[in-house]
Amino acid sequence: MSKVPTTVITGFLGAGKTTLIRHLLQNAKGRRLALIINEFGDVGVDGELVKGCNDEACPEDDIVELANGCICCTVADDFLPTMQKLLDRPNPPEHIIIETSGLALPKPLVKAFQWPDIRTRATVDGVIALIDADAVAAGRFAADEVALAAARAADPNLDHDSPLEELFEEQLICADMVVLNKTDLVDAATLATVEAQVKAETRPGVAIIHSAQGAIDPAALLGLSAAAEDDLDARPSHIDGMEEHDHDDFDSFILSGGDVADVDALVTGLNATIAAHDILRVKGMVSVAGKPSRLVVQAVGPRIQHYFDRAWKAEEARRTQLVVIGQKGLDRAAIEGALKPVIG
Ligand SMILES: Nc1nc2c(ncn2[C@@H]2O[C@H](COP(=O)(O)OP(=O)(O)OP(=O)(O)O)[C@@H](O)[C@H]2O)c(=O)[nH]1
Repeated sequence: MSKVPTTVITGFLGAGKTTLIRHLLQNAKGRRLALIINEFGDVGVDGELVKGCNDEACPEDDIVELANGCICCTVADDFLPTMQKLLDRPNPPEHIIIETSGLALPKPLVKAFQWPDIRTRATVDGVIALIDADAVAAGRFAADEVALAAARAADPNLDHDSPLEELFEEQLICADMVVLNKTDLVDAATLATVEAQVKAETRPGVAIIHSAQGAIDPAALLGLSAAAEDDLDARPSHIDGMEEHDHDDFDSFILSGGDVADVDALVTGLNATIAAHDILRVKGMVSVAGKPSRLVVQAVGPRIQHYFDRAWKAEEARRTQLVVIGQKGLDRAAIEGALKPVIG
């Protein structure tokens, strides 16, 4: 029996994973895909954005959302049963795509493919790491030498640099292919610098390709035949040998509201609040007063995007829900206080 190839899409918060997957679905060319989507916050925003994207390639029933936590920490409870259910189907998918949360470590997930019941039926075709070229160029993943020296002085046993730098390294060292995304936001010289920085963190021979809006021919992404689960020793991780790990370097919460009266005021308020609190990611759906469609709001660091994606369905409760993610110590009360006047 041939194994179902599975592609793991990793990459930091907002690197463009969901955007790339939407492109993949829209260009599936008759392949039957299943998607497992994992999110850190407990509102399934990414699932909402891919549902209905291409029902022929991937109907809603073949999209499984694992929200509320990182897939690397819930492998036994959530991921394995989900895979088993997909593989037990009378007509299993031809290819499975897994979008990890932006904070997930890919290695524990790849390791799960060594589980006997999975190993005989599925294989990791490839781990694809997405990189936000603009965020790397802005220094978001670079070590903050001053902060690091202070942290090391307080804790001489500190085994890693900043949490962001650590994730950047973990996701790249595990990759079989790297996609340098958001090339539209940087010039050629900057891109070359970012590429050199990325290359220094990848294993020898790993291809680095460029993209804008994740627009890559699926033929380049799928079919790498890496069998990554057989090759784990070549993918070192700082948690090797550890039984458990957690993500307590990061905080997240949901901002809830009703109808937003003024979208411009919302964007202005978000801009100021993101800068004031160094928020990493905001995403969700907004109910705008008097509008039949829901507004998608996406913020990656200082860049905010918003657009109406589809009409609210009759059975849906119209409401505003935004997931906010930042490093540990996020001042929830202050952020809620600042945004309350604009989120209804
Ligand atoms: N300018 C630009 N924006 C992009 C590109 N790719 C994605 N984006 C935008 O970046 C934001 C985040 O994209 P997503 O695809 O949701 O990123 P993600 O990696 O799935 O995010 P998380 O699941 O929260 O980690 C959205 O506003 C996208 O429209 C790109 O190539 N260029």
